[in-house]
Amino acid sequence: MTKLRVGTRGSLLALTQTRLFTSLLCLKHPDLQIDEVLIQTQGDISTEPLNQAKTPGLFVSALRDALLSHEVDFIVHSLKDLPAQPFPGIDTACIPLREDSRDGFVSRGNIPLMQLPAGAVIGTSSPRRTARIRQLRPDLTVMSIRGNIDTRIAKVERGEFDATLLAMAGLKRIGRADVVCEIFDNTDFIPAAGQGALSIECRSEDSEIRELLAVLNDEETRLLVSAERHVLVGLDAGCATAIGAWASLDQGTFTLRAELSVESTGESQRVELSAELGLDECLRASELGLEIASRLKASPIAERVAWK
Ligand SMILES: NCc1[nH]cc(CCC(=O)O)c1CC(=O)O
Repeated sequence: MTKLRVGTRGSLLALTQTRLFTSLLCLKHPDLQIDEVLIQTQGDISTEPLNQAKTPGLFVSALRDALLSHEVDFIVHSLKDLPAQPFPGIDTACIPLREDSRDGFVSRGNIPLMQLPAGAVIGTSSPRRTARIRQLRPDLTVMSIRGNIDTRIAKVERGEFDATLLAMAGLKRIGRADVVCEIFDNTDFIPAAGQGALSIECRSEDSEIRELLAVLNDEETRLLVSAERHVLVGLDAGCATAIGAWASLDQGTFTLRAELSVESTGESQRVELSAELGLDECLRASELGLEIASRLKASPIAERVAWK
């Protein structure tokens, strides 16, 4: 019998996705026992708007501290909440199969985005979603919203906001996809890099634990999210940057699309690249991410974009 402790945030989404992962892992390793350790992060405590947060990885540091101090043996994150740079002493042991990476629209009365009356109030704290809303509906008001997914849905239902945008992955995992009235196409409303994917981390020195976790790694997901995240690496983008990146692999054709925006006006620049890629060409996919980043950096809007 092997015993491991998993570190997770205590939000409904964090707990649900951690349990989803650990139950799949236990199916692969029948003699494994996993204990859950709940860890509160700065992101759970602070009420400051997310894009003004001073430290990157607000939801991440406490989990990594617990890992490095041996309070837990591995940790489960939403990949899109992780800073794009690797962290010393910590390995990405596993990136499991990605959930739905699209954004969903939740509005009171189930009114689609393009049919909302002028002046309707959209709650989002994401610079990327804000920019895209400003582009599509400059006549709406965007206001910052905080809280877990369930809280945000409740705020729309109570009328504090007319609508909000949420990742389908989170909604599906907690069983609330029913509240969505419209799902945006990824090529139209480019999601955040890594949206819908999880990242499972362990200490770099624990190669046995890494191998045990790696049974649930999905090679295609890893390649796609590496490409998307290298757009962020190449731009040195922080949480204040309005940037979307989405990669797909369709019968050997890899396509990476990214959109960089000026949050306040919704002006944006899109870049798309395609290449024939095999599943083992993760490095090449990452290089294409860096290539997209350098093209975006050279675009005329780059000087008006918020980088940190
Ligand atoms: N930043 C919060 C966050 N981090 C991960 C998810 C959803 C799940 C995912 O994208 O994997 C969400 C909520 C949202 O954006 O709707």
